[in-house]
Amino acid sequence: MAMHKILQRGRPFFNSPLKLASSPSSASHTFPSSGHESLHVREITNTREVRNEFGKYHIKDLSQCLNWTSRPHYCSHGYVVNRHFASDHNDICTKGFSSKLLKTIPYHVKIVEVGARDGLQNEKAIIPTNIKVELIQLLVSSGLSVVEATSFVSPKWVPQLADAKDVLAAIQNVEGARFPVLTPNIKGFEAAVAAGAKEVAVFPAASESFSKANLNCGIEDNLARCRDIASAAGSLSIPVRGYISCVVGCPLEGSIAPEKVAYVAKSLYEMGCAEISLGDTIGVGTPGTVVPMLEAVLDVVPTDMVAVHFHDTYGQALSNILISLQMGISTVDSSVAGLGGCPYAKGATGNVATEDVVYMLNGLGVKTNVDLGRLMLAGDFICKHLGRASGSKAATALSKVTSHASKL
Ligand SMILES: CC(C)(COP(=O)([O-])OP(=O)([O-])OC[C@H]1O[C@@H](n2cnc3c(N)ncnc32)[C@H](O)[C@@H]1OP(=O)([O-])[O-])[C@@H](O)C(=O)NCCC(=O)NCCSC(=O)C[C@@](C)(O)CC(=O)[O-]
Repeated sequence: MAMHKILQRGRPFFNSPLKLASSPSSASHTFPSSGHESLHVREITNTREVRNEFGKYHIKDLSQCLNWTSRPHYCSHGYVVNRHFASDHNDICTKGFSSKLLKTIPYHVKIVEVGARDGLQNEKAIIPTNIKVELIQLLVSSGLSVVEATSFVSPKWVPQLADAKDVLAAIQNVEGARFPVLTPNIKGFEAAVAAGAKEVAVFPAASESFSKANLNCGIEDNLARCRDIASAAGSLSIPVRGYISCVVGCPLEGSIAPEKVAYVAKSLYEMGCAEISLGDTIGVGTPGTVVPMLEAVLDVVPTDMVAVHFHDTYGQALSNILISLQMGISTVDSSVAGLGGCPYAKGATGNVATEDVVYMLNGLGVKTNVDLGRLMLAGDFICKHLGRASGSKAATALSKVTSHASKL
């Protein structure tokens, strides 16, 4: 589909003003505003929300999580200028999204958190099961509704995830999110189902060489495995996500033609995958290569079934996500603290950090239902365990603000 057609598509619901949630017990105050907006602060149980008609800010939650004293200030436009909420400033700027460049951006974006799988599969050290489980719980408590939990792959190839069964058993009672797992073949699928998986993902590549390196078989043979899984999953009403690796570049073959990606995407669509995630496995894509690839895929797969999965090796992930949103895509994969890489793609750094994605989406006024402060707690938890700094720029900046808060 041509880019201009995509840009002409409507953006349902976006222009409807957000309704203030009504709660009889909630106290509502209007803060003085020197601009044309009025801001409402409401106490709802433990959460204090500051809202204007375009968005909301969970002040108390965030400040509690980060040990901040909440001191919102209002600038001449009447919005919060407290540094802690910097990403929300743009809610005002995107008012109604009358700009051609922004109006095709979806009103709500689903984030698929892949840190516990894509992130931890690439760690040198084996992370203890209880740490993985706690990470997953923290991620869920931040509001993430899809948290990829692990992979049922060969422990010889990916020993980091050899405890897949135990991880899944430990999160059986965690509510509030879905926990898909990767399954490369029927053996993995059967093990996943026996362990309680309710959603699975297959993961062909668009590159023949990468497919052989990653899965020990070529694209066609692997698609046949995927079909077996899709068919078995269909009979159990288990949704299947289809990942495609190397959608713009391959560590072994270089550039990958958009038609190759579209071919694999169409195959996944036809075998019944519920969602197709396009992975820039080594993070080489730029909007210049991502747009033609997406155009080719969106010609054969409905937009609402497509997700994007960017690694940030060359620092291009957020720009690639933004252009994908502008093309109507509303599902984005990311990894807390930017954990990740790929054991079969040397030099690939982590996935785009979930905190950075949430920060950008907050700034665009796009709903995610993810609480950035709680998400940062999850990032902090796993980074402390790994003994290294977060790969998220937003989390790093916000943490510095916190540690200097007394001097502000
Ligand atoms: C694909 C296979 C399984 C084929 O593995 P294989 O070596 O071709 O299979 P095999 O049939 O020859 O089996 C070898 C051994 O593995 C066992 N085996 C076979 N299957 C399983 C299984 N499901 N679970 C557990 N064990 C399994 C099998 O039983 C056998 O054990 P042995 O007899 O030697 O003791 C193997 O190559 C493998 O596990 N590869 C790992 C692939 C992987 O996890 N890659 C990383 C994820 S992909 C990714 O990160 C990209 C993505 C999705 O994030 C998108 C992006 O970033 O762009």
